[in-house]
Amino acid sequence: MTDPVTLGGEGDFKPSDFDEKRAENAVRELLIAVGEDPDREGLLETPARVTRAYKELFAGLHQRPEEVLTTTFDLGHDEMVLVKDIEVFSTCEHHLVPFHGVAHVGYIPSADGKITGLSKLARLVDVYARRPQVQERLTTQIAESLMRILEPRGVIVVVECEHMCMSMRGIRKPGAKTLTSAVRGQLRDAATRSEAMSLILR
Ligand SMILES: Nc1nc2c(ncn2[C@@H]2O[C@H](COP(=O)(O)OP(=O)(O)OP(=O)(O)O)[C@@H](O)[C@H]2O)c(=O)[nH]1
Ligand SMILES: [Zn+2]
Repeated sequence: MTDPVTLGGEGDFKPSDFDEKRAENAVRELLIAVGEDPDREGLLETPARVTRAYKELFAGLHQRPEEVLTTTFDLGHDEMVLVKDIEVFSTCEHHLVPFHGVAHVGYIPSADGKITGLSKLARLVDVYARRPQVQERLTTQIAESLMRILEPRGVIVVVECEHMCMSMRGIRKPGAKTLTSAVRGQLRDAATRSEAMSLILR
């Protein structure tokens, strides 16, 4: 069986629709399981609300990166483009609670000047963040899909997040940050990589 979750490739999205009825039933069951009464007034609309919220939080499962990462050509700029501090809200696939922080995404355009709009880099982050995730895969998928679609000379993606599953439960260490990076192509060269890291971390 192939792993349905590939790394930035064309197959890593789900063409199927979000099953609203099933989600509502599951939330109702969960409320009963934790000892609540889903028929009390305050909870009557909760299964439908949670379903709408999950539909939004997991919308990226049904999106392809190329839907948002449109490309154009500009021969005028052939050095690094870096968008810093892109806010990330994602959901930990182990506990289904949020992780939150920022992503920094940079690339060196291809020799023929294939570039994308700056906002498209942030949209790409959302496509992969709005799925059940682990931070390492989120980081890799952003980098790999950029490499595939923009064909740049290099890519750097750094993600810094706090995981609510480590803050509000379990080990309970609020404030701990996890940093992950994915570096491809010319950005792997020591000098270029350190220039990018100094821009990201300053
Ligand atoms: N590598 C990685 N681990 C994650 C991420 N999000 C959560 N985790 C970890 O996933 C692990 C799941 O561990 P388990 O032992 O299966 O689950 P658990 O008993 O709930 O673990 P605790 O969180 O330690 O209570 C935990 O160590 C989490 O901190 C992530 O994005 N990447
Ligand atoms: Zn977790």
